Amino acid sequence: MNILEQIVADKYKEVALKKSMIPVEVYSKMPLFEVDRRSLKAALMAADSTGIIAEFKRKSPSKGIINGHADVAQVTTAYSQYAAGISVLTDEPYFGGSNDDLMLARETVSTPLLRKDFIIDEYQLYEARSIGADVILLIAACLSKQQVKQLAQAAKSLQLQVLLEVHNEEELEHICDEVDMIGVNNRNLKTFEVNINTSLKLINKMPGDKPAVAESGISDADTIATLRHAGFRGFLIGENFMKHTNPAIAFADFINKLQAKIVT
Ligand SMILES: O=C(O)c1ccccc1NCC(=O)[C@H](O)[C@H](O)COP(=O)(O)O
Repeated sequence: MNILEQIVADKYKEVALKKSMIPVEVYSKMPLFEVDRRSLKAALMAADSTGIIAEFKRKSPSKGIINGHADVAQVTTAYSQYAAGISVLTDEPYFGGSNDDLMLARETVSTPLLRKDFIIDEYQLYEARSIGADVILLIAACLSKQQVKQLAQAAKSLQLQVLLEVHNEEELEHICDEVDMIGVNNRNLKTFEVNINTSLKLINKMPGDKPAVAESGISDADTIATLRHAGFRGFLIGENFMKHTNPAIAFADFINKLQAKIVT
């Protein structure tokens, strides 16, 4: 079993347990369920967008603990000044995240929020809306084409935007009308190797009407310039900021370098 298969097998168990404890109707009564949703797609398409989706990520299977002390409110406040969107890991066992992290981010910032988790059941979409997410992630590698269609339709009925993540050309077959954005994950989930060429190789095979997001392993402004030139509108960055004691400062430094690159 590779790590993604292991995470997903555990996620099925986690969701089954939650379903037995919290009826889905409970979620629609939570205050954040009613809050208006923000559009990440529009934020990525804005002419002056940095395109950065900055991620709050405490640990990961590939790196272990990345930042054990970061404060969600402080970090997301800093991210919100320049990021098109903020991604918050809510998976606890493998990424040290929680629904509370996302709820706190929602109470702190008005930037579009991506719930970063392993979605395998409609139940998680109600949960996502109730904690204040604007966007959910569907990972083609762990869902059938039919599951992507059903989950994306259900997400749209809850006014949640859908980011579909792919790793290769075959997974592009999972794209359906309900998908808003397409992410290419540069991380090979079997070897954990990250290679930006994964994004560069796929961009010309992707539909032009859905913003493309390059994910993982991005750590400098030159890479963003290369990806932007190739056609990417979004850049999902986690570890590069979170590995610093103060991710807010690392993010601000990165933005300064990015802006200097745009001016020169
Ligand atoms: O990050 C991992 O180790 C990982 C392992 C297994 C499944 C998913 C994983 N990461 C999820 C992500 O997509 C990244 O958190 C995201 O793209 C940001 O990546 P990075 O900038 O390299 O932290």
